[in-house]
Amino acid sequence: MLEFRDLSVTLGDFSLSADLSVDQGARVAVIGASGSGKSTLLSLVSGFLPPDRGQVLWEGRDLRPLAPGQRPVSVLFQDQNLFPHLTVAQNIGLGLRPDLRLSGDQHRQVAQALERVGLTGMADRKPARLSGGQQSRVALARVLLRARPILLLDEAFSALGPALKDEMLDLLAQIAGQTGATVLMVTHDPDDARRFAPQTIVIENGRANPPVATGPLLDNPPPGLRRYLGA
Ligand SMILES: Nc1ncnc2c1ncn2[C@@H]1O[C@H](COP(=O)(O)OP(=O)(O)OP(=O)(O)O)[C@@H](O)[C@H]1O
Repeated sequence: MLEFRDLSVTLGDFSLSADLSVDQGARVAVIGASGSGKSTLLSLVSGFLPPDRGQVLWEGRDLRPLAPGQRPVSVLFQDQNLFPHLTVAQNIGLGLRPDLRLSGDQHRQVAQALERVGLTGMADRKPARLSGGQQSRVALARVLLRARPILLLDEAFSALGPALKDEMLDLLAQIAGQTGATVLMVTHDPDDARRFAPQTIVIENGRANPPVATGPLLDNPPPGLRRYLGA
């Protein structure tokens, strides 16, 4: 279980608080207006932002003493964090070893991950020679190999067209199912939440609310969320 226990952080004149938990293996959308604190919530988990008060716990363990790289967390951003000077295979291999000194077995794992995301034959390309969707697949293959138990997505697929985005969300759901990852996905698109996330955290008025079932929430949104969705 991922727990935000009596957590609060203040950034200038903005404050965010959270007191909630997310079940292990859950897929949860994080929605709220622009500037409501969605990225801030993820940063508290990834460790890029320390809380002023409270704790973030994973399986009962306080994550605060752990630096971002030591946390059981992978993060996907919109730019997919691909290194332009490295090949597709090397970008994926970073998920196994940051110094890329891979064993024979690890090279095979990279090849399997490439196959898994439908990029067989593209191992030696540089990211610039891939489409946006293919770049997303590389990022997902790396996540698959990292196999960290918590996966955070910050509008990772928002630059993709609707059909491609749906394809990526479905692939992500398969990969998360395979690794058993607990996923928090920031999105501005309620359709993404419906497609991918059985539960949703709404951030409003400086507070991240406990996850609720996505379908009923979006079918009958509370007034603040209704305004934001333009429904
Ligand atoms: N380092 C900082 N110092 C001061 N204020 C900050 C800092 N970082 C973020 N903020 C403020 O915190 C608030 C929440 O920002 P955050 O990026 O979490 O929002 P968001 O919901 O992810 O927004 P968006 O949907 O536009 O990406 C914003 O009002 C932002 O201006």
